[in-house]
Amino acid sequence: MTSSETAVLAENLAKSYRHVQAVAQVSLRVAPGETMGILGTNGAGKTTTIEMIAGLRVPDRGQVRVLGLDPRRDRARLRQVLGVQLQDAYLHHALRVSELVELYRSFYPDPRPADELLELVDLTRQRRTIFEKLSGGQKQRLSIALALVGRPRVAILDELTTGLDPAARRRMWSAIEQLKSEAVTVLLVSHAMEEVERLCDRVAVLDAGRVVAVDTPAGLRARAGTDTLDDAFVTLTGKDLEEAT
Ligand SMILES: Nc1ncnc2c1ncn2[C@@H]1O[C@H](COP(=O)(O)OP(=O)(O)OP(=O)(O)O)[C@@H](O)[C@H]1O
Repeated sequence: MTSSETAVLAENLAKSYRHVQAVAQVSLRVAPGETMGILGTNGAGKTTTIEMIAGLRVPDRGQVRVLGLDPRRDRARLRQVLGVQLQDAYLHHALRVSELVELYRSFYPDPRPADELLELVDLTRQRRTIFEKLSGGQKQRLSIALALVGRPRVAILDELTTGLDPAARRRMWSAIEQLKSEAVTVLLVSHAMEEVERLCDRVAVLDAGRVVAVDTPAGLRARAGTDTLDDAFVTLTGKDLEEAT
């Protein structure tokens, strides 16, 4: 893959919090239009990795490029092309759903229509609800809608469907399938193997702050000599996914 064929490039990333080495050595290359899954046990460094890619955390070492942009130096340009599913803590808890959507729409020249976004994540009926009164799953769906407001070329989604009911999960999967059909590059942190099998072109398996394998779901199964991705994960990391979730 040459650099012009790379949508997301992370090279030799490392990050420590005081005495904890969250990310020891992570390198990734994601092609334009590719959906790359990031799998790993709890504490493997997934969130820290994507936060560095999104420019929300400064790496101790290594470099990141998203569509050729440096997340810190080119922050303003990156914001126009990158959509990040933010944690609750980053959102304004006292605003109504529709107000949050309008606020985020105001950041972009050609935002998706509010109705379309709310329909996409099935929050049309909650448009007048204040953020902090939403259920956990509704908050999560709203954070996904906000990541997609600006028609990003690259979307970073952290635990897309964790805690969602089966209908909401399927809805999110179709939303990602729609992004794939629009050639959006997606980085998807997940603990759900069915989701990874269905949506991801390739998967990076992280363990203890390092990438232990990057391959297609089928490639990981073949490499580990297992029938399921669950078993491949256990073989590659030596850890049970039950421990990981
Ligand atoms: N702000 C922080 N301050 C101190 N330590 C942190 C902080 N954020 C993460 N860590 C630690 O860094 C390590 C990696 O955390 P990270 O959240 O990146 O992992 P993860 O793979 O996303 O985990 P999970 O699946 O539990 O979300 C963990 O040991 C975690 O406790």
